[in-house]
Amino acid sequence: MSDSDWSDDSLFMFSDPNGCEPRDAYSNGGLCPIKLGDVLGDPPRYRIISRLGVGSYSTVWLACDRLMSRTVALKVVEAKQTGQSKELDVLQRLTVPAPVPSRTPRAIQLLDAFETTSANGIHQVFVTELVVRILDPWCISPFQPRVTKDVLRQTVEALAFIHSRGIAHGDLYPANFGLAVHGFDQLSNTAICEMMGAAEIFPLLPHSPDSVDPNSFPPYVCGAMDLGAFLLKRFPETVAPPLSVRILDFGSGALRFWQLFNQLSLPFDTAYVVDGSPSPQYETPVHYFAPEVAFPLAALEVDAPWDQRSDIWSLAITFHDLVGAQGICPIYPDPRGVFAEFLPEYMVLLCGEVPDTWRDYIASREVYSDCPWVPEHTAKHWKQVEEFFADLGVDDPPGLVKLMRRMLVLDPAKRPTAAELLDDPYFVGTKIDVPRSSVLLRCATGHA
Ligand SMILES: Nc1ncnc2c1ncn2[C@@H]1O[C@H](COP(=O)(O)OP(=O)(O)OP(=O)(O)O)[C@@H](O)[C@H]1O
Repeated sequence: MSDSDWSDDSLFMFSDPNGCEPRDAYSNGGLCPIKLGDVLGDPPRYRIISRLGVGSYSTVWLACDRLMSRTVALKVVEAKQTGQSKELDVLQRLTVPAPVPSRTPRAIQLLDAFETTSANGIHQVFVTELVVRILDPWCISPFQPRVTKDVLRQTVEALAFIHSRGIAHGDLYPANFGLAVHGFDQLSNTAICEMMGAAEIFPLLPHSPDSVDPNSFPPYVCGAMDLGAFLLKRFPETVAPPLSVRILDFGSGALRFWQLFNQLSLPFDTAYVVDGSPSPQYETPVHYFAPEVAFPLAALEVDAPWDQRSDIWSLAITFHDLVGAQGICPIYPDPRGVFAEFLPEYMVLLCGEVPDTWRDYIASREVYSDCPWVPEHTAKHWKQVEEFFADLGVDDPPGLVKLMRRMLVLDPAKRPTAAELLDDPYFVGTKIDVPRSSVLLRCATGHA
């Protein structure tokens, strides 16, 4: 078969094994070709041990920091993103030099940042602490910690901390909360490799060797390890309670579902510093959309501004998932790209009120002609949620429902701040680790 016989227009002969980067990710402006054992940094310092995952615009690696004798995560961003993203600025704002262990900020800590050059360009590299996701909706992992009242309080602390630094997240959902990994640094990387066993690798063969720069791609792509499952099996003490929450992912969001069909543009950041500049496109999965974004998009098909207050709404929906009761909102994006236009009526159900500006839209929805959402429906809904929480063994179901309802307010101006939520009766008796002075710092919008 000659090269021209390939009907597939990709450069490489491999078919997107799960957890691997898309074909043709290795080209000018694309991903950094990395193989196991490579040492990155200037001077060379971080030895690549295993693949942790692939983001929309990056690969993430488990690496050994040879200088500090610790195990870290290396996020290596594609070249065309370097210099475009605000992720570095945001991570630096959230990094606390030499935090006291009992006062560790609940945002993932940036340990180092540098650039590395490959045949595909210059790549930004972030070195961060290792985390395991509390709950990954797309990954069935045996690591599923029990989310207690204490863990929920820590998620609020995390939000209060980033808000106090002037940052709005914009992509808050369970996968963007992680747990710090403790005490993993004691092991040599040889010991870690031996315990992990051989990595799953997929050879990367160009269809036509002459058309591809041999330095632009690695000899193989790696399957990603399930860090949570690995630690649980081999080093359960590293992920055992007391759990220490980290808020994650201040980087680029993926294009919305329907936009993928229409355009391919540069990625954009979701988290931003709320300083009067326009908010970026809101990118959290639709179930977690705040009303101030959901309604304009559903009814008018326009993007609306958002800020820290939108994170409060998303966090309340996230609570529902974190305690194991997935799916507060039974709505999925339409594969044809239509926005989940049911969201506003579902929000009305959650809150038991219809804002004046929503009335025409809500009245136009078929479902309302038969079944208007009235406060009784709302009360019934929350009663069911409470019972569901009780069945799941959640701490203090009525208290959690009260807290969520306090956060799920349609008017963002009436929502409590994250700092105020720390005083909620639900959290009485749990320990507050975040220095109050930093939580109460007012950010640029006046929303702490
Ligand atoms: N600090 C870390 N410790 C352990 N694993 C990590 C760490 N950071 C990222 N990962 C793993 O790498 C994967 C990719 O992470 P990354 O932050 O690049 O993208 P993402 O959050 O999955 O998606 P997107 O790029 O669309 O925001 C994650 O799903 C996670 O499994």
